[in-house]
Amino acid sequence: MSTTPSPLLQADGVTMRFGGLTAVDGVDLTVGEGEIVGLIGPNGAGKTTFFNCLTGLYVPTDGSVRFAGAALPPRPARVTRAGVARTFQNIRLFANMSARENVIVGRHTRTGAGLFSALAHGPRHRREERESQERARELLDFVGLGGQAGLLARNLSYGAQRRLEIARALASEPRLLLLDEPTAGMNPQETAETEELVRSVRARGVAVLVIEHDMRFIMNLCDRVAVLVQGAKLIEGAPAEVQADERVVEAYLGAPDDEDDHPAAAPIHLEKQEKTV
Ligand SMILES: Nc1ncnc2c1ncn2[C@@H]1O[C@H](COP(=O)(O)OP(=O)(O)OP(=O)(O)O)[C@@H](O)[C@H]1O
Repeated sequence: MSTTPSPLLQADGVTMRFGGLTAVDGVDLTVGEGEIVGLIGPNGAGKTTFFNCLTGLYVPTDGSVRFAGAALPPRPARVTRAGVARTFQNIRLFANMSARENVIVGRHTRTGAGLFSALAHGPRHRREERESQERARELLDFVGLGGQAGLLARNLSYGAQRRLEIARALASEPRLLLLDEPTAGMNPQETAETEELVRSVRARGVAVLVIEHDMRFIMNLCDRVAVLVQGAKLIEGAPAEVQADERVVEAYLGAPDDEDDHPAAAPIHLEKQEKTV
């Protein structure tokens, strides 16, 4: 009897309520080994809240999250140790630490040395530190920041800071990387570079779940796309199938009743307004 391998990530009926507001409503989603899956939806659809449920920042009101066949404990540090890393919508780097130090801090969940020790270079962890230095060098090269390892994070360009966040997330040696709007605020050149970088991440054997409003990025990159609307999953499928689905267009532009506001001839922009980061 053949058995289908279980997906790397399996979210079943994940629900998150804040008082009377259901921000995430019974969402099922899987990500398989080596997949790149996109999560899209209008502003306020519940995408980041869903990420927070996956990564232990929120304990879902209902539903379950399994990773590599085991229940994922709703504690951020344990989620990271289990093999799930993430970046955030707004850059969260240590601005006054070098690029190299930021990556080394990202590795502390793997070495077990702890944040304080990673910062203080405690004597008990010299060997691990040497390995961390080597690993940081490799990861900074990987994201194209090998020549800027010694620069303070705050002195890096915006695009470089975004790449550094990915290097830092990879430092925990995840099997799944969650990216929350990795191209927000980027110019087209930086967006294209990020697309290539995400492909390279997958080539390292790391699966990716990515929230993004830039539809070109999503359509070029993803194997599968899920659409959230008002907390619930509206549709999931291949990028072209999702992009062509009328319900998706309606979700972004409003129902046909609103046609006066959105004439049929108007171009469809699924990208949201840029944020100041
Ligand atoms: N901690 C919270 N307490 C109360 N309401 C919240 C909280 N976090 C999110 N929400 C609400 O949940 C809903 C979903 O928000 P969320 O940020 O997850 O959407 P999103 O799809 O990521 O939006 P965007 O694309 O604008 O980032 C929103 O109505 C938001 O106001």
